[in-house]
Amino acid sequence: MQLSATQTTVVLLHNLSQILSGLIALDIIVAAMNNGEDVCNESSEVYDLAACESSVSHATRANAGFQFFGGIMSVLTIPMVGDAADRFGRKPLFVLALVLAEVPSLLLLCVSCLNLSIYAFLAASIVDQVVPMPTLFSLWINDCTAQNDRVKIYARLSAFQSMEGIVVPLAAKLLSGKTAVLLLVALRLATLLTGCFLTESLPQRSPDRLGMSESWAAFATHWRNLPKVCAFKATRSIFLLGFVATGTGAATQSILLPFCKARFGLTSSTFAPLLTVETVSNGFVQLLITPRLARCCSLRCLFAVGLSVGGLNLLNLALAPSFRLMTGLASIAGFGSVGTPAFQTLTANFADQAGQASSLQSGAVLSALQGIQSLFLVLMPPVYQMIFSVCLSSGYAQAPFLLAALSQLICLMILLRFKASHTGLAIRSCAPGASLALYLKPDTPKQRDILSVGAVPNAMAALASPGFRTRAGSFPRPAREPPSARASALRLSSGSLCQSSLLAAAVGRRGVSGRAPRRRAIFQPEGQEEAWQSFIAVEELEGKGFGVVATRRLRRGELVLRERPLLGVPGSFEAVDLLNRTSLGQLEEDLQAALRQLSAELRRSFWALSDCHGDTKTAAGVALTNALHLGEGGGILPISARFNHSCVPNIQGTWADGCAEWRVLREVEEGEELCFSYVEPYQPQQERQRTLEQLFRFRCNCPACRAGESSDLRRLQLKDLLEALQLAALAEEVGQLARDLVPQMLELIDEELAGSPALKSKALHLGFLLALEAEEEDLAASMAGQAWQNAVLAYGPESDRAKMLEMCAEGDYHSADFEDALEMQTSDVALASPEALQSWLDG
Ligand SMILES: C[S@@+](CC[C@H](N)C(=O)[O-])C[C@H]1O[C@@H](n2cnc3c(N)ncnc32)[C@H](O)[C@@H]1O
Repeated sequence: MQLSATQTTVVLLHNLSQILSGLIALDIIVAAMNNGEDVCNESSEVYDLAACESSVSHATRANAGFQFFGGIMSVLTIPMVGDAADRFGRKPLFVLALVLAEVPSLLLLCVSCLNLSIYAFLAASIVDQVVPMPTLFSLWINDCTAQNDRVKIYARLSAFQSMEGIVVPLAAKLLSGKTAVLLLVALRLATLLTGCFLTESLPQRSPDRLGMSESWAAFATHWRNLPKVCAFKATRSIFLLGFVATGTGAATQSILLPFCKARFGLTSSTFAPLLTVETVSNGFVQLLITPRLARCCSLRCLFAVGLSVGGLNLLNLALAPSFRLMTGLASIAGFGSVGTPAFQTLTANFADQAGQASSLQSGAVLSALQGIQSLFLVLMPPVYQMIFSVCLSSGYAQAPFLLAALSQLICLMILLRFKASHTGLAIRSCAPGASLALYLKPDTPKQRDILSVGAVPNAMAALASPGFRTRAGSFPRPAREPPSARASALRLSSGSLCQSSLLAAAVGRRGVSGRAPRRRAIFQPEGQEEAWQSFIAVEELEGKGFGVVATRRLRRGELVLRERPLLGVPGSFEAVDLLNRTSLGQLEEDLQAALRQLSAELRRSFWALSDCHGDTKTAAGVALTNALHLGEGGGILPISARFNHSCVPNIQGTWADGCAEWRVLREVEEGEELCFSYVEPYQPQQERQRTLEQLFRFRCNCPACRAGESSDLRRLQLKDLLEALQLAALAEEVGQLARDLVPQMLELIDEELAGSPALKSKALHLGFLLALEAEEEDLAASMAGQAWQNAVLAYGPESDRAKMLEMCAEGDYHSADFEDALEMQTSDVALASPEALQSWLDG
């Protein structure tokens, strides 16, 4: 979707009036302070440099004071504005903002015509900030555009606004005083009228619209999102940089005219050429350069270009000996603006994704961020105006520009340091959904999908919640959409086994290209005869069909079965997102073709397996009931397929050298059944039962399912702790969080999941990554050591996972393969999502 013509017109008209207001207000105020005379105008008889400097300094100081209050107000109101816009729609808020923007213009008219005090105008400018227009624009753009288009759209808008920067100074040159103010009032009115024709952009309104009194109470609590958003490292690093950079830009622009007025004796009309050059350059860059750069560069790169050129331009403004040279060199200024759409996109995408993945709506998230941004955008100009006013009186008028250039340089250096060390790697690996790398390069489909897994804001809330560390306290659990098939697929492990119907992966691939079916998708692996088993037997069990039992007492970590698949399905799980396009009939056809290639004996083993999906056995039904997820594909393994499910599993499968290997997770008595978990363990009973019912047509009756609420509570705590750990890389005190949270998880795993070393190893692995992020090497080594011991039990000493963790425990995490290994190992065991499978089943 794109912005409509009315939306674009409103943005442009509003901007037109903003530029005009910025240009004429100072002249009107200085004149009002000197009985209507423009004492700064060199060609006028009343020219008086001392009076000019003193009134410019006075006006900027008074303006700074009012802006300061306005800034504080907007920080408080912006989150409520975002929330209100989520509840009542964007349009009512937009129209209100346009009405409020009319107030200061009318008062400026009164200052110029009726000699009203300039303080009335300055006070009225605060009203403008109560419902800030930039917040509403961003919401509008978020609603109407796709993430990948945003850099282009922001750039285009900025380019159009630049064109206005040419027209307005021209108008200011032709018109002055009262006529210019009248034009301003007319422009504001035109904006308001056009605004009334806007179409609502909010995709759907909240169904639970509250009554006014309740909703105001709810709004009042929404500014609490600010500290939540601030609690994260991403906000404090990348967003902070952006806020400082944009705030500095706004601040220097706000003192540019007074600076030129005091230094070169310019009026708004003689100052206009500088503005024109800057805006033409901005328009050219935003229209022609930014979209092209955005195609080949990351947002970080755009941001870095913006900071570098922005810094150089500030040096030009500070040091150019003449106004003419300053104007000439300002033609490079446009390149400084490529960072702006990049940062706007970054913020918008963050809000979008966080909004999708939590109970917070994107408006609330965006406005929380904009609340912080407004702190910089509105408070930095007054601060710079104060500095300028002091420096002007002491003869160092350039100082604020030099200070601004220095701050841009520091921001650039910090930005370039991101992603440098293994720190970035640790963030990316343990909290992919929230990683900085992701925000900085949000354009690759994989990263977008990882983010949509959605643990992010939930854990943010958990981290920010005061009861976070209390074991017994349960965290508020916002209702979330179940993860998409693709998102689930991305979480599938390349090193573990789980019950699944991922034969679909191969079939799904066919859908990608739309070409003829690929018959080779299902293959018979080499050496399929290999199977090794010890002290286990397949037996018929009451109410479960066949199952596998121990024929003697088994120790923790003991290997009981190694088996090759009878049929394998190669391919990447990324194809699973195409499940919707596949049909059960096609799968049946593919499987039948593959079965014809097998020996009669192997075919018999296949048909001996159960089919829980219908009275008549079909190849697809057998595959759906028994196929296991193996690395990047699926497979049918005749003995492994006999393992039944338990929510408190006592075996764990892993994939090694083309074989499934099964190890015992705790002491098992002779005759005890061996089961693994078909579902994600950290879900409450109801969700587990629903999945099992949908996919495997049975109800589980294991001890955890019988335990009821107490078990659910522990599993939800485990889930919250896991999400919080995945996000902890973005919080402060990363090491402390690892120290606090990992032992809590281990204790809960002992209580609830019979101390599963597989789950413990994963929790400790995350703890290791966080310790690494915190640069606490001893803690990292200890976590990696424990993770390794548990991985040896669950996956075997020769498994990739165990070997890699052993290396980490020895401090060897700088080796070349580390990044790959880490990414592979942190992905989790999971099923293809029930929704995806169901839609497949439904054909
Ligand atoms: C992969 S097979 C397991 C072996 C199967 N029992 C057999 O006879 O071949 C999956 C099927 O086993 C049954 N099953 C697995 N775990 C079960 C459990 N805990 N209780 C009851 N039935 C179970 C369900 O019918 C399920 O569809």
